[in-house]
Amino acid sequence: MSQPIILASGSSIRAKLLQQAAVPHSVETARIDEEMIKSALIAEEAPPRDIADTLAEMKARKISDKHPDALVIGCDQVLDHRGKLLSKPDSQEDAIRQLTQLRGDRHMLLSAAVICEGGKPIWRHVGQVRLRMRDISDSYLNDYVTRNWESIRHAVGCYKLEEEGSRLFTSIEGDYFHVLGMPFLELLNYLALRGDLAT
Ligand SMILES: Nc1nc2c(ncn2[C@@H]2O[C@H](COP(=O)(O)OP(=O)(O)OP(=O)(O)O)[C@@H](O)[C@H]2O)c(=O)[nH]1
Repeated sequence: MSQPIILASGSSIRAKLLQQAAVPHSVETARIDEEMIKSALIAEEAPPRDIADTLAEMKARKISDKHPDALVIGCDQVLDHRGKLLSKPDSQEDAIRQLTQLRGDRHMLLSAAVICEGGKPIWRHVGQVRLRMRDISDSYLNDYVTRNWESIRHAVGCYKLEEEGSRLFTSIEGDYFHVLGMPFLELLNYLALRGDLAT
């Protein structure tokens, strides 16, 4: 019997990816003060990938301390737009403001995952994907946010690529799963190598 797997994330798409890949797991959201930690790391001029990695590890550790025998997966995703980190939108106005900044330009998503066992990290990966957003019109941008607000409010870039968000982009350089929010194939490869997943 392989070890139990716990996803320490409240992200519905991360749970859905595991569930659709028939990876048995439970979910236990790690409550940490992400904005406070992110602000402290930004003040120390930590690079975006280190911020995502650190937050992912903190979430995994918190749950792993409670369930030392399980494999606990912590994740975090950071949006880097010309060195400025964007967070999930607070309001529709915030989403419009963010998308106005991103349109007609490139940005990067950094998707980190860390696995902890016995409260210690045993695996980590940060995926990086570069996206180029179309120079969408004000009217489409406003309509897009109004139509999709209940969905995109939970996404760091104010878009969901697997939904209408695909219309926002002219190109994506990198792994689709890294956009959705986790280095999923890298994670599956690790679990398979350990013998935790049949292949
Ligand atoms: N479905 C979907 N979600 C996206 C997309 N882009 C970003 N996200 C989500 O944006 C969220 C980024 O915020 P995080 O802080 O990493 O994760 P969270 O949703 O707050 O959940 P925790 O792991 O509990 O912190 C994640 O849930 C990502 O899955 C996308 O294209 N599609």
